[in-house]
Amino acid sequence: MLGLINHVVRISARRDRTEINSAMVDALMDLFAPERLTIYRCYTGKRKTIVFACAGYGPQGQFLRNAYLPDHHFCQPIDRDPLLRQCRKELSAVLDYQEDGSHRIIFPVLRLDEPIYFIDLVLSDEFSADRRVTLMGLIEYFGNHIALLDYGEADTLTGLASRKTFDKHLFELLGQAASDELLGNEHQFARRTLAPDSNHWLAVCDIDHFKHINDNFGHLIGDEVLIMLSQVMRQSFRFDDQLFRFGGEEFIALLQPTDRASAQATLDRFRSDVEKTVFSRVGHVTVSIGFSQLLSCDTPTDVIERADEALYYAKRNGRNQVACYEQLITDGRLAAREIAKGEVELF
Ligand SMILES: Nc1nc2c(ncn2[C@@H]2O[C@H](COP(=O)(O)OP(=O)(O)OP(=O)(O)O)[C@@H](O)[C@H]2O)c(=O)[nH]1
Repeated sequence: MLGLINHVVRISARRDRTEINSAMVDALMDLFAPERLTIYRCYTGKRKTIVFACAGYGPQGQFLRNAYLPDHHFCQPIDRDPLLRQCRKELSAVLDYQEDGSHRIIFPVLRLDEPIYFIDLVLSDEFSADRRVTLMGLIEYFGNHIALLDYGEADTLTGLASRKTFDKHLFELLGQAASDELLGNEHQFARRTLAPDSNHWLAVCDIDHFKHINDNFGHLIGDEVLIMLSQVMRQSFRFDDQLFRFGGEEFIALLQPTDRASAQATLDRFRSDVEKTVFSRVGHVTVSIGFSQLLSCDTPTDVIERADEALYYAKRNGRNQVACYEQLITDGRLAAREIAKGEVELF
């Protein structure tokens, strides 16, 4: 009992998904000594559900990955694993006896009847009812703690990540961009089968003439538009792109590494998805988008300012369009900005 309480105290002290996963792996290893253990984050998409093995214990020992930046090497469609698929379908614990006498048991962690995590354990011996109840209690506690964390990090209106968490996520991405740079594009290419000129991108999306919507229909309907827009956003972007409500009618998307043309196509698809959506009382709404490449030397302000410049260009030139900062510079439609270190950015 004391062991369990100590682990619960350690989990409760963490305020970051990766750290919570780490403390949860320690607890499960210590209390239940599984042969194998995987904590999966689950991303339910429009077409398929993806699971990301973000922490656990396997033949190579304990492993821990950044829970906010799913690494494609360790992501897979849930359908590839029949027991995970069954757990997703039944939304309750599932059990499978293995040929070697061990058994595999998977518990879903649910939010509003959707799985957000799966805890997958292979255990060598039969589980007493007591231990099973302890395990289920610990997993329920884990789910509640994650829910509390998410509640603190989410924008209350739209449920997207809030402005508050943006800097932390951006610094993590900048760190990843810097390490990709250090290891070279060759590594990046091998790791994720990307085009050699792939980069992270930051896009600022702003609803066009939102003031008219508020003025003509009232703030409540304006809020409804913001909620619907966030839903379109979730459907339109990939599971591993990070989405934020930055404030007011401004949203930010941090795109996983891709080349400029693909980033432009992704953002154009979102712009077009918004244009096609009927926003209940308001009808059709459009967005303007500016985007820029994340540089490893950037501060959050640097990259936002570049994306903002592209956004204002899109606004000045007719709205309902996507503008790339680097492209505007190349085309001579914007002047290159001085960056913090006094160097002029070169493209
Ligand atoms: N309903 C609602 N309105 C908000 C919220 N936050 C900001 N706004 C409103 O969003 C409007 C933004 O207006 P502007 O910045 O003038 O821009 P715009 O009318 O969208 O025009 P362009 O961006 O130039 O296309 C203001 O009227 C704000 O009051 C919110 O949480 N809910």
